[in-house]
Amino acid sequence: MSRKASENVEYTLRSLSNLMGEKRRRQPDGSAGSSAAAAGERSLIAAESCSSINSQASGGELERAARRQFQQDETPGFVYVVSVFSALGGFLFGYDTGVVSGALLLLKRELNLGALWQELLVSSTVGAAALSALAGGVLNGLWGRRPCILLSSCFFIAGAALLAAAQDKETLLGGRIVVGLGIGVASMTVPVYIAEVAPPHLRGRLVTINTLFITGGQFFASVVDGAFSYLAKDGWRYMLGLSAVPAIIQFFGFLFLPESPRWLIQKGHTQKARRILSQIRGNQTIDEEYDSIKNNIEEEEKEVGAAGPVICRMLTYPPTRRALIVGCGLQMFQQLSGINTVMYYSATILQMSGVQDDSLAIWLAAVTAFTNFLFTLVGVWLVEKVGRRKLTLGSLTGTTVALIILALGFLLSAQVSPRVSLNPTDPSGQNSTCTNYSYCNGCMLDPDCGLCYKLNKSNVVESSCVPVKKESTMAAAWGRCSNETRFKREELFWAYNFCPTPYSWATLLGLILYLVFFAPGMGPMPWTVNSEIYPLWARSTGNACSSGVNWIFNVLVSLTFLHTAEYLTYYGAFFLYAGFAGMGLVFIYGCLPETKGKKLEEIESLFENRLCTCGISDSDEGRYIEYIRVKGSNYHLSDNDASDVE
Ligand SMILES: O[C@H]1[C@H](O)[C@@H](O)[C@H](O)[C@@H](O)[C@H]1O
Repeated sequence: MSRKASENVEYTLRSLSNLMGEKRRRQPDGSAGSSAAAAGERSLIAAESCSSINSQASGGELERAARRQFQQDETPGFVYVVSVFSALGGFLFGYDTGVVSGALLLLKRELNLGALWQELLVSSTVGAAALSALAGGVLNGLWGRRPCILLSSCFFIAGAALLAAAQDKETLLGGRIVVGLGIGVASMTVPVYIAEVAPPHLRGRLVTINTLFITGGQFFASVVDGAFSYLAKDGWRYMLGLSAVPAIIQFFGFLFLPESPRWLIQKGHTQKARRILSQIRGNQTIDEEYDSIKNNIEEEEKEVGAAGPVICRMLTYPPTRRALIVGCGLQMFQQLSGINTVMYYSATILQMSGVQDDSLAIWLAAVTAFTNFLFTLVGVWLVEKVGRRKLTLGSLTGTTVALIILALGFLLSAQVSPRVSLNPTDPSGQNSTCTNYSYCNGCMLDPDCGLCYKLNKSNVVESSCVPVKKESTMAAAWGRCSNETRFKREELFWAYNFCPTPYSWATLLGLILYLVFFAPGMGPMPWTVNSEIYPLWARSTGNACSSGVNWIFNVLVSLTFLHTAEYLTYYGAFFLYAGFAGMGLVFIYGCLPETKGKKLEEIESLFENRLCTCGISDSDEGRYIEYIRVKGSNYHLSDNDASDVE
């Protein structure tokens, strides 16, 4: 049966500067005869317009009306349902990475965990995420996006159950590894899936929602940590087990949600893909989109061939090699700008700003997480307005300045670091390095020591640098500050990892500015851009590699923070992150093209030029060409589509 699509006159307006690019690209090699391009050309009236023409009254009115009509048609609710259910993977990623700091406070007391076990419980998850993100590329290619999302929810459920029921630290470690496997697969699959089901004009916003869910998960985790921190016995079971709830919702939701139509077309399940595409697009005609995806896949296969491992093909084909460098570079600079030292050590940074009380510090850390969440929301709003490139550049510029302010805050604090005035001797007669320090700054940077002091108005008096307790950093190993209740009664203070300082406002200002600038751009854009810059055949592998890079640098930066601070001091560490952020700025200015509004199939052409020439073409951004499609009936089932008629 030959089916002809509706003959109705339809108007669809699209920004097609990119399509022009595609046409221009295909002409020289004579392959312009691809049916989509040809059909597109037949049925399109091109109207080249610059902003000056746009402003003409009547044209402007017509255009606005058509655009309104188009946008209404274009956004069926189903796409939002699909995106939100997938973004639960992002929520779990944020929740499970965020919740552990609060759980550890309780766990280390109840299970008597030393520093090594605490580090293992934190970094095993991130390490497992790095491995499973890399493996996720193969699974995504073989099984598709939907089974991978289902698999990740299974990992989350199993991990949460193991953690909540754990009787010993080994089971806890097992649970954290299982959860990490889920995080890795989810972190690389969800952005790809959302990008593949979203219409181009909403893609950036919908993928960014995933990062909004990540930061939402981190915020929710910090609230849960705060709430259960009062439940000294078994509070951690609730903290770690609660993540099973969104995971179960996601699992059952995804049993009813569809596979990515792009993946289905690639695997030859064209009928099913067509059905799902029209379900996702609601009342839209899907012929053009379907043809364009299908032709693109065929062309890609012709150009790149299908032999050999995908990663080798990606590296030998210049456009995908460049895209991979940009994608991995973005993820690397995201982590090198120090987001997770700010997230994981916010309580310490806040304590440095003068917050003495522990539970206040936990709640203030929740405020930090909320700021991250709130400003990611700003990113969701801005991404389709200003575009990926400007948003990332603006965000990283602000982040660099904020890091410099943070570093200056620490530097000023170090300059006025209080003197150590008392030198008590260890009752057990053991030698400790702590008593060698003459200023609080040195004492604070030594992970084995803390400062015990009194305050006279705001001046530090009667201070001594003494070893910290092995089991808990809340008190000294011996001396005046060794018993928490006693030293609080005697109006003594114990400072571990920080020094009392009058410049706390500078660190606090730096911290807030950091999140305000980082969250809308550098937080979500690496994920969003990666989900769209690779052609379909390379998308899973490209995202697996870039997510793997993100997780590897996450471990590197967060695990080395305390050591970096020990060798370079706190201000040195933050100047170092500012330096990395500055390098990232140069990289992004030169190498990140604008992908806003383009169809996934058109983005490959952005990487055809030499790498890192984007800065030069910035001035072209204001110009665009629009085609108005007047008649759209170009589909015949004869397009070899009967491959999977069911
Ligand atoms: O995009 C996210 C987000 O910014 C999170 O707050 C951070 O913890 C993650 O590492 C990052 O990948």
